[in-house]
Amino acid sequence: METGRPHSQAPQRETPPKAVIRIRDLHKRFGENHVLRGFDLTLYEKENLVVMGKSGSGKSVMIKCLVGLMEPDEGMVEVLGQDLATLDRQELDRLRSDIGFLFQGSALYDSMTVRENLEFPLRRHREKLGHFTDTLPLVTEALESVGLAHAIDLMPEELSGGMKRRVALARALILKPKLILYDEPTSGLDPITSKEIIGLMRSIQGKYGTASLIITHDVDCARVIAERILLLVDGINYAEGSYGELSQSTDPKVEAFFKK
Ligand SMILES: Nc1ncnc2c1ncn2[C@@H]1O[C@H](COP(=O)(O)OP(=O)(O)OP(=O)(O)O)[C@@H](O)[C@H]1O
Repeated sequence: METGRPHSQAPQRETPPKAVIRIRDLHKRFGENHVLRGFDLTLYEKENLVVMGKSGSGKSVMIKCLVGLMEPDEGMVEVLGQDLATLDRQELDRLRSDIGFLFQGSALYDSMTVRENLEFPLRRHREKLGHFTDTLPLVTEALESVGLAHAIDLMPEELSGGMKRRVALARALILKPKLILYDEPTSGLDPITSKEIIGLMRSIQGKYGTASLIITHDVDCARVIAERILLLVDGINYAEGSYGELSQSTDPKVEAFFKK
């Protein structure tokens, strides 16, 4: 484990893995509130990286900077090899089609069926479909990946919280993204349903080889899914390591995350 200002470390592999996300020296202030103070992060291909931080520590601000919804005051953000600061709106939109999002609370459109919810990103990023005009096989494949093919014609109100989260997960992966961003993927779910969602996140990584950046307060989720955990404290990447390394730390700021 490293604390203070560690350099990002690649997991042990034979060939050096490619970075999917590189954030360097990221700063973001809101008036006097200096939220990010030189934050660094690297996510490698096919890796599951968990970012943990106290409420208000700047995790959502970091994600917004990462997808171009917020402009950093300083620093570099590179996603899938592209420096966000150099992209125009169209290029940014194209880049977003390679990113799956699973945000808090599932965020399904209530007036649309499950099928229509899944077709939404397909219509928005039509260019990714190529000659494919029939969306049904893609919708069916995505729903099968989360075990919900039978729910294709249901409305969101007919789904349980866990089912809604699965549909949101299917929607996140329908464009076969290279990267999925998860913001609190298990929030509001009971422990058993949380476990199911975490299991699906793992199987999706195995099936599609997707890299995942996961923001969570859920220590159990981090333990099961993370190859590496990064702790955001006081605006910087304060510590990073495996669950085993960090959970045994005697640094009080690190210990605070793992106390039950
Ligand atoms: N648009 C904004 N304008 C002003 N302040 C903001 C804005 N967005 C975020 N902040 C501030 O930035 C800080 C970090 O917010 P952020 O939402 O990133 O926290 P978080 O780590 O995601 O918290 P949580 O775990 O509760 O979701 C907070 O102090 C928040 O008030």
